[in-house]
Amino acid sequence: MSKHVAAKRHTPRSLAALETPVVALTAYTTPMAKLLDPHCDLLLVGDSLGMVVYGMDSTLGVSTDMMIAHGQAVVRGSQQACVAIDLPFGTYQQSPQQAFQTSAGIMARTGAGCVKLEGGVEMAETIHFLTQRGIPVIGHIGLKPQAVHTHGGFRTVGRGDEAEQIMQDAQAVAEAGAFAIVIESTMEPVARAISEAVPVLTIGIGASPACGGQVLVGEDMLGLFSDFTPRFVKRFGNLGAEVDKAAAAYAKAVRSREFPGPEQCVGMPKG
Ligand SMILES: Nc1nc(=O)c2c([nH]1)NC[C@@H]1CN(c3ccc(C(=O)N[C@@H](CCC(=O)O)C(=O)O)cc3)CN21
Ligand SMILES: CC(C)C(=O)C(=O)O
Ligand SMILES: [Mg+2]
Repeated sequence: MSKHVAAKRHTPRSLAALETPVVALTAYTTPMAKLLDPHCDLLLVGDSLGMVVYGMDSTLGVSTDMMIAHGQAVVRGSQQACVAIDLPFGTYQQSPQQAFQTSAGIMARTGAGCVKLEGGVEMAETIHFLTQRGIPVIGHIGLKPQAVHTHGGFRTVGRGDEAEQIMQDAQAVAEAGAFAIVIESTMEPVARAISEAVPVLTIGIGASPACGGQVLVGEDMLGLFSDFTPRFVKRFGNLGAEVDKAAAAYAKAVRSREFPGPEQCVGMPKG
């Protein structure tokens, strides 16, 4: 076989079998997916897109149609990463049947490999229902942004009594059949203990280096988002500053009539 044949796309099964930590980033668009895909095992179309792409102040206003449109864009732009899509707020919590309908629509219309949903013990029955019916599921525990109003803000969880609750959430989600669990904004020892105790892949964001993988919002990692910066974000680039520089150079060139130059014009008499 030619060595130029595209690598096969990661699946939930192949992710769980990786020997090295799972590399995950969010992506929302085709061009960003094309750039990130070669480096990632998992691309997550996160409902954080409501805040990052649409300027909302929480993820609660994100719709299934938005997730499908951006999910299609990311599947088109990727070749080898597994693509996961977040179930939006209000589209899965009511019943296992509601969750199945939403998930099946998202999977069928995007070609994504799995869905992710927020919740612990209370979502175990739903996770079981989905995984028994052909839908691979990633759980999401710790800070659950869709529960921002019950958390009382985007804050680190897992102090004191909360630690035991989050451990129980992890156990319940794993037993229900999730192949992976995102652990967000927890005290480090909690995420470490879960990663050691629970037999499924853990993917941390503000959690622990002991997790089986790590995820960040792509725009946070690239320095393209600055409305807020959680402590768990590390900027591996400063693309916001690059965009500012390029836009300033373009504006200057237009205002001075340096752009467009002869090279950008068709049939302009040479001066
Ligand atoms: N761009 C972006 N990055 C994210 O990681 C992200 C989103 N958007 N939108 C959805 C949720 C919201 N998230 C957030 C948002 C803010 C904090 C934050 O500001 N945390 C503070 C306070 C911690 C505390 O009080 O305990 C911090 O310093 O980390 C954390 C997670 C994570 N998710
Ligand atoms: C940050 C990740 C885990 C997420 O759920 C999102 O981007 O919506
Ligand atoms: Mg999310």
